[in-house]
Amino acid sequence: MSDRHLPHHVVVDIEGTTSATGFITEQLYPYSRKHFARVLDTRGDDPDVARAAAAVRELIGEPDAGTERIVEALNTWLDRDEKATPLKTLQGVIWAEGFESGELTSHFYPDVIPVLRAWHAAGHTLYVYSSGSVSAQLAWFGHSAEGSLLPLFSGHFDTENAGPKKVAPSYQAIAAAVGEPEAGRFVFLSDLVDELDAAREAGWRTVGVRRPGEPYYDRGVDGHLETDSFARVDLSGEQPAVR
Ligand SMILES: CSCCC(=O)C(=O)COP(=O)(O)O
Ligand SMILES: [Mg+2]
Repeated sequence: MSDRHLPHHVVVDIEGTTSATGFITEQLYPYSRKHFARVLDTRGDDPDVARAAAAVRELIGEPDAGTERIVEALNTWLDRDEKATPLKTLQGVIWAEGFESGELTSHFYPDVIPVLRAWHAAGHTLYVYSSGSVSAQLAWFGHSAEGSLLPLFSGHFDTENAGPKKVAPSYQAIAAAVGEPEAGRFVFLSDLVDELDAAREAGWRTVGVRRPGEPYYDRGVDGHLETDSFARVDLSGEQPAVR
């Protein structure tokens, strides 16, 4: 990295960006579906579970909804891959159990881990911003095939602590939480153009990650830098570049 430039704050999305959507929908989603009812019935004292159950009842407008009705709502969102915050909160609780027990492992595209390590070693600070809850992120990055990647990261953001991913104020909230007044020092990598647009509106630099086979591949990332691999992203200058 050139001495003339301050390091970047690199913020990565997960699904479609660091990791294959297919892996998440085929391995993790069925696992959560299998465990919703048990976790709601047996871990109701866990603040995450209690908060998620209350949020589902509020979202469906049924203050007295029991487990069966809550699970029905969760499964409907899951079927549509709707990133409802209480769904993501409960999935985080359930996946944390699965990663802890060894039933689940995470997936990263082959270019991702070496590049994250290199960026960290070069002095850039790394963050995650995903619809996946912070507890899901900790479990995911904590259990890669190459061991825990958590020491690489300086913070984790989701739709609860930052807000929805398609609006600029969420990116401003992350910048405030990081304590960085210069928006141009943030580089956001995502597969979804709406998220990239929102980050750019907040003054961030953006890199669209288009990996063949991913659901948003055909939508493209018009107006943003574009790459099919983290290995092509050069952070050595004041602005990111794709080589
Ligand atoms: C292991 S994190 C869970 C991934 C997930 O459930 C999700 O919705 C990710 O969406 P993203 O915002 O990372 O595209
Ligand atoms: Mg994504």
